[in-house]
Amino acid sequence: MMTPTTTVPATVTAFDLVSGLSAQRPTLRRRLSAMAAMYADVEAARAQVERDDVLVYEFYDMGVPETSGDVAYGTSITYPGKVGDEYHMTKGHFHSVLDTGEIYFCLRGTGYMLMENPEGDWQAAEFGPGQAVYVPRRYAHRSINTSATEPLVTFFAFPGHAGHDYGTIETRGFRKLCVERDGEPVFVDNPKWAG
Ligand SMILES: O=P(O)(O)OC[C@H]1O[C@H](O)[C@H](O)[C@@H](O)[C@@H]1O
Ligand SMILES: [Fe+2]
Repeated sequence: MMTPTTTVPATVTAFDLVSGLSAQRPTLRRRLSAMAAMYADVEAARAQVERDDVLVYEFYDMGVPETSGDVAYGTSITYPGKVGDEYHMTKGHFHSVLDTGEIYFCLRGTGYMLMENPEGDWQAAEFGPGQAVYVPRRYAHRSINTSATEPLVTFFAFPGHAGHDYGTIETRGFRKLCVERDGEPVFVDNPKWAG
């Protein structure tokens, strides 16, 4: 690294391009027990937890100041698997400051970014290696891994002051579920959606 000439040093972190992980920091890890009730087949989720409380995903909080002038970033890795016929996914969240977007860049794997605004308008963008997805402001977002074998590895960036609102999604869920039908991912109505 060049000899520093400023009082605020840059932060340099090495992420592995295959695993999405960094040896320099711990990840935040979400096992199935942390979100069993968010899956459509809660019984299947709870039975899986009893057998093996699998690691569904992990991601980084790089500790960036939560100001509008800073940019939070990191990688998020969603591991392959299903609960019943529903693919592994992140909890999903709105930003506390609703009018903030987020950028995701897919390094590896296949899946979708499911998005939904407070009015219940939804859209899904497909993830593939090299694919960047822009999550517009006001849209809750959830990463979904549709591979049977490969992790879904993404790099994300969002305004430092955005914050995370999990409550709305924990309460009403997303309008659509991503499930496997005849070996293929499809989006179906969520019968529990309280839109
Ligand atoms: O927050 P979740 O919905 O559990 O998803 C996990 C993480 O996914 C993305 O990487 C976001 O940028 C993170 O801020 C978020 O915490
Ligand atoms: Fe976000």
